[in-house]
Amino acid sequence: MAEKIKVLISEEEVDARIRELGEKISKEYEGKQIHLICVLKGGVFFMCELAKRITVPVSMDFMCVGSYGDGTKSSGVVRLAKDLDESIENKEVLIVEDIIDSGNTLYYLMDVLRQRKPASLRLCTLLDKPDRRVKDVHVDWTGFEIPDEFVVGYGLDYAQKYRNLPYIGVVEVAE
Ligand SMILES: O=P(O)(O)OC[C@H]1O[C@H](OP(=O)(O)OP(=O)(O)O)[C@H](O)[C@@H]1O
Ligand SMILES: Nc1nc2[nH]cnc2c(=O)[nH]1
Repeated sequence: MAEKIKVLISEEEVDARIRELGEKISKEYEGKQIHLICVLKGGVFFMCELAKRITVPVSMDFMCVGSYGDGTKSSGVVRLAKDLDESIENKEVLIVEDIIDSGNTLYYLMDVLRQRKPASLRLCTLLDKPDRRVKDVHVDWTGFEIPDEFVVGYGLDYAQKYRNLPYIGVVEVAE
C-alpha cells in the first residue's frame, strides 16, 4: 500500500500565519518575558518558527506527552514522558502545541501546569480540529481551524513519519 500526501495548507500559508501570530503575541506581552513551553514531539517545528517571530524576550522549556502511539485515534490516556526542567512559578507561560484535536492532551496539561502557579497560562496552537473535541480547552491563539482529517507535517506524524514535511498534508492510502 502506497501513501500519498495531499497538501492541505501550503508552506507559504503556514509561514505567513506564523509571522502574524508572532506579531500578535509580541504585542500582547509587550514589556514582559514569555516562557514558552513546547509540547514534544509534535510542537517542536512550530515552536522554533514562532519563537523566531516573537520580539519580546523569551525563555523556553520542553515537555513530552502523548496519547496516540502510532495510531490515528487518541487512547484517551495522556502519558507524561518528560517533565519540564524548570519551575514555572510566577512566569508568563505560553504553551505551544501543534494541534488540538480531542482536547485530551491539553486538558491534562493545563491542569498540571495551573497547579504550579504561573503568573499567567495561555495556549497557542498551530492547528485546531474543533469537530472532534471531547474536552473543553480554552485556546488563546490558533493558526488554522481544520476539518476532521488526520493531518501530517510541520511536526505531526503518522507512525513517526512525515514530521519533517514543511507543509500540512493529509495522508491518502492508495491500494
Ligand atoms: O487533542 P488531542 O486529541 O489530545 O491531540 C493532540 C495531541 O496529539 C499529538 O500528540 P501525540 O500524542 O501524537 O504525540 P507526539 O506529539 O509525540 O506525536 C499532538 O502533538 C498533540 O499533543
Ligand atoms: N499526526 C497527527 N497527530 C494528531 N494528534 C491529534 N490529531 C492529530 C492529527 O490529525 N494528526
